Amino acid sequence: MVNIGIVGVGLVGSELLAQLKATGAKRLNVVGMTTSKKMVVSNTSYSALDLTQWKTDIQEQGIEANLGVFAKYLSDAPDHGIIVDCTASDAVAELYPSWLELGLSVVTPNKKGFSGPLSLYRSIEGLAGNLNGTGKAPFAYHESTVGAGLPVLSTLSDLVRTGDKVEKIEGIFSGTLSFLFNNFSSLSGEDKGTFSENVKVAKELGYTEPDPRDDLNGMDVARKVTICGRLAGVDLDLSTLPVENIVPGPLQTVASADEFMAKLPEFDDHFAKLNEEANKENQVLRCVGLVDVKGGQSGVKLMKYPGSHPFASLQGSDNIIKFTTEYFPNGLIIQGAGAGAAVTSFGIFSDILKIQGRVE
Ligand SMILES: NC(=O)C1=CN([C@@H]2O[C@H](COP(=O)(O)OP(=O)(O)OC[C@H]3O[C@@H](n4cnc5c(N)ncnc54)[C@H](OP(=O)(O)O)[C@@H]3O)[C@@H](O)[C@H]2O)C=CC1
Ligand SMILES: N[C@@H](CC=O)C(=O)O
Ligand code: NA
Repeated sequence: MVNIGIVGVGLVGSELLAQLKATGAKRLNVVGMTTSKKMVVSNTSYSALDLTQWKTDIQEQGIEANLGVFAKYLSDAPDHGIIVDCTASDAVAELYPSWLELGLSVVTPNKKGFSGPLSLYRSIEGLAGNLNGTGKAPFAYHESTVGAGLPVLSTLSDLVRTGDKVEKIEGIFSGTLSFLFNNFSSLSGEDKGTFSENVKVAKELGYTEPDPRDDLNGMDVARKVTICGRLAGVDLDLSTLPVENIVPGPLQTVASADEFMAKLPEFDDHFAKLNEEANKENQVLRCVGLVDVKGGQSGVKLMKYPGSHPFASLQGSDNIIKFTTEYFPNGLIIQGAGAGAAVTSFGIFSDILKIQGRVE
């Protein structure tokens, strides 16, 4: 038996609850869930919470949220506990070491703990059995932080652990930017809407970060590049990584996400012009991330590609990530939907099942 506590029941957290309920996953009990304000935990027997009416239960029976109490409740159980962080919060990510010290595993799509301060990453790495090589619980799995549920980090980790030498990891790491540029910048001549209209749709489809500025300013891709780099043995740091911010200057300083979305249409002409310039050269625009293990040129950049390039023919919110290694000199490519609640939760659910397989 494994107990699960979910921190953050927004888009991804609620989809995870729906997937757990729909599959009737055996011997996985959700025994707690919390928002930033209210939490519910089960009884002292750690019975599974009712997943049909959890929203009402949080609203009507929820007590004041307290992540210390929440973690202690899970760690006092006789069975292994996993905290699933489905927030985008730095403050929550900073708590992972304390949870791991309590013996709790962590599963998360939140990029902050693995791409933030190197000291935090090192501390998580030192405590988690899957990252420090001991193979012993507790674990910290974060597959959905890169390429959502696509098996990017598990593949990279396998390459590294089997002694392959990773030279380069490059690709389109953002579902939002993939969707935007696949629609907005193609050579087909088909009108699929303005830049700002596509950002709005990406947000409605659940591809963007809670604050879509984090996608457009390149930081979401930068975080994924940092996570992959660190796993491949390069100590990348967000503060020094070169990141191209495609947001026009006047929009970079607006106060809120709502104001940003409201003002974005004023800059449609700017993006249309960039696209026209690329199209004149028979090229399309794509935002690309690179981990350059050997050459030290890691970063995030808006690039132009001819129609024949694999990056130019992506569909929807697909990501494409290519590993160039000693074993795979011509590249090992992972491609598929890289954003959205369903595929992100799939990655989280798979990580939970991996831990269950190791502790039972
Ligand atoms: N959407 C996607 O395609 C992908 C998303 N991700 C990641 O998944 C994570 C979740 O994204 P998403 O579901 O879209 O975000 P949402 O904003 O929909 O949900 C996050 C939830 O976290 C809650 N929350 C914030 N702070 C705390 C806190 N301190 N304690 C408890 N709950 C808190 C918020 O609720 P409230 O403020 O009401 O408490 C909110 O409902 C993010 O880290 C994102 O980067 C990763 C891969 C793909
Ligand atoms: N906002 C992100 C979601 C997944 O990490 C993206 O668009 O890729
Ligand atoms: Na992934």
